[in-house]
Amino acid sequence: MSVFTPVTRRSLEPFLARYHVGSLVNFHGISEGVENTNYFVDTSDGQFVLTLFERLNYDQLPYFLGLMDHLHQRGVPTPAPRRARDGALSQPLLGKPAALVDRIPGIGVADASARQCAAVGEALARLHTDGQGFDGHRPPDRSSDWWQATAEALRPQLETDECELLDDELAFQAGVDRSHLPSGVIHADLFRDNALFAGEQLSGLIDWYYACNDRFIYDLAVAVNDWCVDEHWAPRADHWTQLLAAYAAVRPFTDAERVVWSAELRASALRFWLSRLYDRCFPRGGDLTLIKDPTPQRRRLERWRAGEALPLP
Ligand SMILES: Nc1ncnc2c1ncn2[C@@H]1O[C@H](COP(=O)(O)OP(=O)(O)OP(=O)(O)O)[C@@H](O)[C@H]1O
Ligand SMILES: N[C@@H](CCO)C(=O)O
Repeated sequence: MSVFTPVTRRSLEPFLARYHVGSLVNFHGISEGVENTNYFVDTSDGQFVLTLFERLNYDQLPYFLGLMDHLHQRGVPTPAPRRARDGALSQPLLGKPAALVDRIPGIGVADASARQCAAVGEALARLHTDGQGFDGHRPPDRSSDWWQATAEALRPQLETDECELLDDELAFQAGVDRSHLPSGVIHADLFRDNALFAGEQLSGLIDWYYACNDRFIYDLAVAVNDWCVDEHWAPRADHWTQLLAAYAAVRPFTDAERVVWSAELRASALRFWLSRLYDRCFPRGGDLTLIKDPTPQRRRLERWRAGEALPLP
């Protein structure tokens, strides 16, 4: 469970009074998540999720919360962020920036069905197309510069075989031409725990705090890397095909995207392998914090390096 900043009733009540959400009934910390402190909050007017941003500052929030607002208004399944009485989408709480969004129904799916994959593919493509009208801009914070800096910090802590794999992959990635790829707003972290389903119905995409302007095909690779592999991290053909087909029905792929597809899958596995290694080697404090295992991302990377990825349709 990740509660880095414990919230008390005494601190929460004056915070909620700044919104039109009624009075506090109940609240409790949320067990999933590794980035921020999250609480479910029930009030006399509804059910909400409170997020205290542990690493983001006030200047960064308008992009994420404004984007959620933009997408929600266009029917892309996303929770609506609430505005405080002063019109702002965030307010301070316990010295951290915090936001209140509507709690959406449903649960994350550990074992997604092929139909659920199709729903995710369609929603991702709609994010990419409907996000075009959003006027915010944010560079990626997990780009190749971050890969290099993180690799440097990690090297003294890694085994020899890990260092060799890392260095070889970084060298490969440095040679990939990404200059002609369609780009715009992306989610950048669309794992299974960041989509909630009520049955086969996708109720919403959550956790927008890595969203940025970057390559659409990379965003798709992040999703496929998580949604469309089996327990040995090999491609699941039905999931893979359905997610990509549903995506392409909304936004067809370009030739340049087909060329880089396998490299983008590798980039995605590399990014999450690195961040999980980093969290393992340099854990953050917190009441109860969850550290995700880096090994499954390494295994995916090895599979994509071995040419086991399925092509784009
Ligand atoms: N709007 C929402 N409606 C319902 N449940 C939500 C909502 N937002 C978050 N949750 C719940 O809170 C959990 C943690 O949220 P989230 O994934 O955003 O955590 P995080 O620590 O901010 O991010 P990360 O997944 O990157 O670690 C989710 O798995 C989900 O169960
Ligand atoms: N989705 C990420 C955690 C948050 O970025 C992972 O599974 O490593």
